[in-house]
Amino acid sequence: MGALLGKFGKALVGFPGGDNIGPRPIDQHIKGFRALGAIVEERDDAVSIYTSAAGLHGARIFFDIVSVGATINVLLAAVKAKGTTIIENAAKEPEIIDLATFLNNMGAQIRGAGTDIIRIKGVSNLKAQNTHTIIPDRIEAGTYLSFAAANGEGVLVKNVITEHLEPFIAKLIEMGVYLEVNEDSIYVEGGHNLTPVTIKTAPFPGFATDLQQPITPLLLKANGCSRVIDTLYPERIKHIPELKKMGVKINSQNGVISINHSANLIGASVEASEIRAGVSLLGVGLMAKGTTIINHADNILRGYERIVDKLAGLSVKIKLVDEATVSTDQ
Ligand SMILES: CC(=O)N[C@H]1[C@@H](OP(=O)(O)OP(=O)(O)OC[C@H]2O[C@@H](n3ccc(=O)[nH]c3=O)[C@H](O)[C@@H]2O)O[C@H](CO)[C@@H](O)[C@@H]1O
Ligand SMILES: C=C(OP(=O)(O)O)C(=O)O
Repeated sequence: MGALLGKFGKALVGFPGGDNIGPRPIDQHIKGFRALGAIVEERDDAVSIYTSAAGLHGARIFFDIVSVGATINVLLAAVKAKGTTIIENAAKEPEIIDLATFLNNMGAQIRGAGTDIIRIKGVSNLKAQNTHTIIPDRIEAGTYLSFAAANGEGVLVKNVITEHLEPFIAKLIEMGVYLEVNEDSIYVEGGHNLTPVTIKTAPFPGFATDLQQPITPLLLKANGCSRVIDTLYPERIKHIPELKKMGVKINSQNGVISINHSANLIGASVEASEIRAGVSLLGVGLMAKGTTIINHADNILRGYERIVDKLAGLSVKIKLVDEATVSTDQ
């Protein structure tokens, strides 16, 4: 919405879809657009947003909640607004710094990205001037580290900005996983005698909500009960009923997911209802006896480029049955 508003002055956008991980309010996005002078009308299933003839103007915006989406949306609109915008209580995720770098290379004037106060001096034009290489996907890297620590025999995950994974690496170390953290890669060995841990998700630099499901296969190996509290998306638990079909001892009660040591896992036919739930099923499928069939695997494939090839390269018996089904056979 922010990009369309900044570029065209108007947009009609269907209510945010994205993965079904519980309620995904956009009140902070709308508050930000309104502060910049946009008119926002909520319809039944869409948001209509437009500017008056005067266009967007700079504003001081304090977000009540730290939101990645709202920070990015307002940033995209404010780069072309008249005057200066100050975002307070901004999200600090590495992807926000990357976006600011990309926009600044096109002539935007953004300062403070990566801190909780971002200042944006509006410019009239943005022009592509340089090639921009986007940062490596820290969630993808964390997922492979979890799978490798749970089940691997020494795996090197390359192209990692290790600083972006600090809270995740800290948990692996707390569990007793052996890791070698290099400048831009991490070597991990399959873990034994692992300690259970408690994980609480939080905005960066906290433990990412997107990694609480992918770390589940590893938590099954710990000697005892681990706990996960997803403070950002407490209803992000669609993996639980599917994992139970595979023999995983996992439950959720009062916002706390309990994951017990689970051995004797068995392959099953399961549903990937969203990306990270789906990938956690895949991780457990690698540890389960027999065949696991993952339906709706397109939910996984949209965010894990060539995952089937990458795992097959590690001697995993895995195949894409059709564009929405993956099977693994151990
Ligand atoms: C801080 C954080 O970990 N953000 C994650 C979040 O970003 P995403 O942008 O989806 O979520 P936000 O960072 O915006 O949301 C953080 C929290 O704020 C709430 N909220 C958000 C916007 C709003 O207008 N009102 C409101 O109440 C959300 O319900 C949530 O509890 O999910 C993405 C997809 O899984 C991840 O890639 C992001 O890393
Ligand atoms: C929930 C996710 O993505 P989206 O915000 O696109 O739904 C995710 O990447 O884990």
